[in-house]
This record gives sequence, structure tokens and C-alpha cells, in this order.
Amino acid sequence: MYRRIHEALLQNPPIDDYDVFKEIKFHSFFESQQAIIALCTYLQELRKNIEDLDEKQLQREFFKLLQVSLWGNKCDLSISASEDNSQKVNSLELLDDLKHFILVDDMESIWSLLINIKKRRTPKEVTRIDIVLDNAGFELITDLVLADFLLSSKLVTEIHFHGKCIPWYVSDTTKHDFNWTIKQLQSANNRWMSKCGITWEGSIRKGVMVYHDHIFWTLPHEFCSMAQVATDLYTELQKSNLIIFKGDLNYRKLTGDRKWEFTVPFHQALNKFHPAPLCSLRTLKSDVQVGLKLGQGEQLVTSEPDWMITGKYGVVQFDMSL
Ligand SMILES: O=P(O)(O)OC[C@@]1(O)O[C@H](CO)[C@@H](O)[C@@H]1O
Repeated sequence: MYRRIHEALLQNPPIDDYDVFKEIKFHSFFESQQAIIALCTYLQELRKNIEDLDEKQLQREFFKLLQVSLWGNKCDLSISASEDNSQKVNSLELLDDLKHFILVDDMESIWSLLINIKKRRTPKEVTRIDIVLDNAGFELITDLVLADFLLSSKLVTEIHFHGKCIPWYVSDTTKHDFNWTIKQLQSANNRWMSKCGITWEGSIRKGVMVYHDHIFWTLPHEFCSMAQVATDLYTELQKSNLIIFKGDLNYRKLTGDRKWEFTVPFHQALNKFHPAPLCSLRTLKSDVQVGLKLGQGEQLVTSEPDWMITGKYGVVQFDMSL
């Protein structure tokens, strides 16, 4: 459907590059203003003392911002039929209450990977994280905040973002959305928002934040076929130390959108898709889920029949092995 909409526009210059979802994406960004201010303020405060944080404190902040990015995935305009799906409250204050809804929590393993790389890194070496983006609006801000933290804490030295070439699933991030968001922040009437915008613009100019798009992300293929059908993208991702896949649709494509048993290991469902260590930050909005403990899924089926489709539950699911 999204391809059809795009095709119809392509055939009708001068509106051939018009994004029909632009207005609602903008609306969602402006409606999330207070939550964005809270997050930008928190980040800027954190940056002031980041050099003084010990390993435990750094880990705590990493877990916080990883969870903020996870729950940012609730803000998806395709699931809400484009009704208001912005973030109204400070998401940092919700984390404790939401913790219980994380069904798979591999945050410790992700932390071990990153901190060990940092400890072993020589001064000239690059540590690279790739974030395969999902929704523009509040979710994108949470991803940028996480990226900024990873860079300013020196856990990593480069962040590569991957977005969509065409408007997709209503609110998915395109290059235009990415650049527009950073410009909006820069010119915002709030010093912390604008500081974030200016910093991120600078990071892009210096090449420590890089934006990519590739047609593969809007093709119907499951990710295990990437090495064959998009060899260039697979090769690019192999340069990464960790790939973060945001959102439900990416999860469906990671796991081939099959009716897996809930207890099937994530590694098995990836079906040999291993360009680099990877993780999924996803709130559940469709009926595929792997890597659960024995009985965990069945219990949820009984107690909450729609647990897989409401975005109430989330996973931070990691696969290290190549
Ligand atoms: O990828 P996202 O933004 O988390 O979710 C996308 C989504 O809303 O669109 C698809 C519709 O079938 C579902 O997989 C999912 O619910």
C-alpha cells in the first residue's frame, strides 16, 4: 500500500516528492514537545558530568536511555490509525513502572559487549553502532538521545542511522524527517532542545553521526535474505560493533514473521542473519515473539489475550553469536 501511494505521487509531478504523512508526523513531534524538553534537559545535565561517572553509574544511565528508546516505540502512527500517538509525559519517570512489561531483558549482555570494547579500544580504533530506525517524532528523539549518550560517554565513536527511502508505515523516518527533526530542535525556543539540535548537526558534519538509506528496508524481504539481495547493505552492517533494530516491523522481518513457538531462541529465528552482534528494541504490536521462558507466553495468552498487539509489552533482545 505504501509503495502504491508513493508510485501514484511519482507519476504526478510537481508533487512527486510529496510525503502525504508529513503533516501528521509534524503534529506528533509538536504534540510531544514537553516530553522532548524533559529528555533534552536530562541529556544536557548528564553530559556535564559524564566524564566523572564511574562504570556502575554509566551502566545505570545506559540502561535508562536504552529503555527510553524502547518505550519510544509505542509512538507509532500506523498502529493508532494516525490518531494522536505522541508522548505527553516525561518518559524517564515512567521507567520503573514499565520495567515489569519487559518480557526479555538482555540489557546486561549489551552493556558487557560495549564496556569491554571500550576497555580494549586503542586511541585510533573505531567503535560503531548502527541504529535501524523506526518512527519519526518522539521515537526518533529517543534514538538520537541514546546515540548522543553513547558518543559522549565514549562507549562508541560513531553512530550510523538507517532510515527509509520512501514514506513508509505512516511514521517511519525518512531522510527528510531526520534532517527536519534536527533543524526543529536547533531553532526551538528552549535552550536544551536547541543545544541538542546544534550538537547533533555538528556530529553529522564531523561524520560521527551518519545517516544512510537503502531500498532494502522498504522491500518485502525478511532480513535473512539481505546477504543475497542487498549485499552492499549487509557488507556495510558487518562494519558495526552492534546493530540496534527499532520497532515491531523490523522484529517481524528479523524473525521472518513466522508462527514460532514462544520458546524458540532468538538466534534460531534469525535464520543465519548475523552481520554483527544485534539487538531488537521493540514493543509488541504483532503476533510473533520468540525467546520467552517456558510457559511465559501461554500465561499471557490466558491472562491478556491481546498482549501481542497493544504495544504494552516490550523486549530488549540480543544476539551475539556469528
Ligand atoms: O514498526 P513499528 O512502528 O513498531 O510498528 C509497525 C506496525 O504498527 O505496523 C505493522 C502493521 O502490520 C505492525 O507490525 C506494527 O504494529
